[in-house]
Amino acid sequence: MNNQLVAPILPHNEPEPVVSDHWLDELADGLTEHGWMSQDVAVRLGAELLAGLRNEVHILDRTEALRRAGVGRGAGLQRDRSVRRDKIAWLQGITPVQAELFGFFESVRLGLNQRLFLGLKRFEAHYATYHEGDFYRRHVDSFQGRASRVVSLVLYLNEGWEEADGGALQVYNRENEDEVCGSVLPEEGRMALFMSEEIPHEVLPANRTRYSIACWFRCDEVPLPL
Ligand SMILES: O=C(O)CCC(=O)C(=O)O
Ligand SMILES: [Fe+2]
Repeated sequence: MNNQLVAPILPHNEPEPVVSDHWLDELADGLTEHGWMSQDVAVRLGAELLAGLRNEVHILDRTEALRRAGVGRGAGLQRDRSVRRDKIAWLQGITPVQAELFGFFESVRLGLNQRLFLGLKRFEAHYATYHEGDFYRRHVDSFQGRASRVVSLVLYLNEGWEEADGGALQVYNRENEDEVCGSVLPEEGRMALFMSEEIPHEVLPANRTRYSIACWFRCDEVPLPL
């Protein structure tokens, strides 16, 4: 056998691992320096997984399995349509695509803990749909001092999203919440990552149905109110 033909194939044709140390370093640096970042992770996650997730949320949407989202939890839960209008369904991690995605979330959790010592104990994730005209006004994902939700990750599932489709995630300056410091279009395979307590953000009204998965890394062992 000719070794020269075999050897070069290995490093170059290997698919990039879904989660590499280098990539986790990038996430940790982004969170440390700016408190937030966005990234395209379509290649990392793979077209098949994204298509599978998109298919699930489309089915949930069609069958009306999604419920109107609220603000707060437990006795404090409010379904105030002037604040948010999305509909959600929690992921259980049971279907093959959800199990694969949970593997990815778990790698991110461990990677961030190793680098930032955040003490992230677990994560929770839901599908969300924003129909035409739906929005989520400026908010933070966790109240200061409660430290239940520590890091937020949103993964988008919309092919061919354009500026005119609206629905951008608008990110505000953590020091001055009236200053916009970034805007993320919810294109398929794009991910936004931010510190839950620190970064005010908003979903602008969508002009077509907008699908996503929102995941929160939490530092409590058991679900407590936000
Ligand atoms: O979908 C997004 O871009 C953000 C959603 C959000 O802010 C939330 O669910 O708390
Ligand atoms: Fe949020």
